[in-house]
Amino acid sequence: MTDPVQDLKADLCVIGAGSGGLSAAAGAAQLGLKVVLYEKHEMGGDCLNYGCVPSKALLSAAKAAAGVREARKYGIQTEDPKTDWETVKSHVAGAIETIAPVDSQERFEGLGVTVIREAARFADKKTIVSETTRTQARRIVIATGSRALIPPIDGLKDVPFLTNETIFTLPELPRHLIILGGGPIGLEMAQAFRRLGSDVTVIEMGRAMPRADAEHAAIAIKALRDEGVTILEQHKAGRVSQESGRIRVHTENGAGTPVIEGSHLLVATGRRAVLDGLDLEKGGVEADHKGIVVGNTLRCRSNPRVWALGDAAGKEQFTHIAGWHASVFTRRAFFKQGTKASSLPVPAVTYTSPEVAQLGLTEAEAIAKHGGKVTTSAFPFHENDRAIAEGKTLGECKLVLHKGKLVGASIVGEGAGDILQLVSVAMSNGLKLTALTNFISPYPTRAEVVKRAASAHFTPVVFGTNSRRLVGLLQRIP
Ligand SMILES: Cc1cc2nc3c(=O)[nH]c(=O)nc-3n(C[C@H](O)[C@H](O)[C@H](O)COP(=O)(O)OP(=O)(O)OC[C@H]3O[C@@H](n4cnc5c(N)ncnc54)[C@H](O)[C@@H]3O)c2cc1C
Ligand SMILES: NC(=O)c1ccc[n+]([C@@H]2O[C@H](COP(=O)([O-])OP(=O)(O)OC[C@H]3O[C@@H](n4cnc5c(N)ncnc54)[C@H](O)[C@@H]3O)[C@@H](O)[C@H]2O)c1
Repeated sequence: MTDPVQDLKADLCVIGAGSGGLSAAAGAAQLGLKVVLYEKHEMGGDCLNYGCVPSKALLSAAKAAAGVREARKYGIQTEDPKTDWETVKSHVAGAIETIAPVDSQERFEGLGVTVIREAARFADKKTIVSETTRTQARRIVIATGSRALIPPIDGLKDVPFLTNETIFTLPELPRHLIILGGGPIGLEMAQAFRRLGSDVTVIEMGRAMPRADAEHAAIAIKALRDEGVTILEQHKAGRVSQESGRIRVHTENGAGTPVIEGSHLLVATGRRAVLDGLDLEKGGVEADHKGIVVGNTLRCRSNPRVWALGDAAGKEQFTHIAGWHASVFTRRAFFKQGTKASSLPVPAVTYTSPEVAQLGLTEAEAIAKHGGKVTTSAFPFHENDRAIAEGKTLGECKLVLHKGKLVGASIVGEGAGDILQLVSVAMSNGLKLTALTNFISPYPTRAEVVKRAASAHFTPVVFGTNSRRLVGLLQRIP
């Protein structure tokens, strides 16, 4: 009998073809290194198939419906929008299909990567095996992502709950969607389904949008409530049951035990790193409840051959962070640079309307870290001419400063995520606050709020007593 296992040797073996794994594999292959990439499910991972892309596609359909409802405010007469769920799903599937070639097996094979569509696991500290292969690698990247964390709520396992893996292909539009969790997944889906015509109730045991600036989160949550989303904060889901096809969530809110009844239930209570079946102990790789234990270098101390990227690395869980991790890995492993995962401030955007965008520290985090020397400089959208012209004036840009140095920014409002990039460039490159004032901002743009917020910090000095005195003196010069 011949051995069916194919023996491979690689400079880099990557487990997981999601945002992190694909970026690491593409980088190494383009540097002329031999790369073997394992993927047990869909190329593109969560972001393409069950995460960012379908959620943003669904939100865009929902925004179209909201636009129709809003049209009357501009003098455009319309009927109430009606949702054709099958067409909405086709739009979502179409977005995935359009992007899929970029993440495809064919593209990566074209780059010279050996792609194995099987589950991978450690055989020893330098060997990864799958059903038909055995790869000995100089370096191993674990980029296996995360999946929905299902909390141990009594009765939950006995009801047909949804997660991000099933919500985008639902056979029918829910009549009443109950959502457990008021984080980005819960709130993006809440607004999307509400705008498409479902009743929606969000059950959140703490504060909704807990990681956002508190004032900005409150603005967004009010906007969602105004659109008809019921958001129950400080409500902990304690038990779930199903009666006559209806799902009931029994909650505790300190004062009582309200029961919420709906047709569908989405669980969006956080994520857990996917590490099962990897045989980490054979690879000498340490993991905890957050993911693979790696510091800021992303390199495993217990087996320095191994690195962890993206959601599996137990840090922030975003596609742009998975991509950044791949960049940190490439710089450290192949160019011997000292870049760390924490070298740049992390942006986070929740794509509700209004968007809620955060970079670096929130005001509260900055005060907790730096104490009294923290100041903020803000500018509201209702004083921005473009926002006024468009009739969309909700929101604010707030810059967070420590001794006059930028340490964070929070923006809530239409286009907040795009506007935030301006601050991101400044902060990431260590620019002074004056860099955000010393450029010509095209008029009228929403991003002008950044320049105005930065300028507001200097207003008391620029137009203060000393300046006036100086200008008075300078007037004597002919
Ligand atoms: C609904 C939703 C919306 C989101 N929206 C955004 C957003 O707007 N912006 C944003 O930045 N982030 C968003 N995220 C987060 C983003 O999707 C993740 O942070 C990102 O996908 C992480 O990339 P990754 O490479 O770490 O993991 P993944 O993309 O999950 O890829 C991991 C891959 O590893 C494979 N794998 C696992 N184990 C094995 C094994 N043993 N062998 C072989 N293959 C294996 C998996 O099948 C998977 O394909 C969203 C997430 C969700 C759920
Ligand atoms: N726009 C984006 O960038 C985007 C969108 C979606 C997801 N993501 C990523 O995916 C991650 C996961 O998102 P998420 O929203 O699932 O998780 P999350 O951890 O951000 O939020 C989960 C929420 O569920 C609440 N919760 C937990 N158990 C509960 C219970 N029993 N009853 C009531 N509430 C409960 C928590 O208090 C928390 O606020 C995000 O942190 C983010 O990194 C990003």
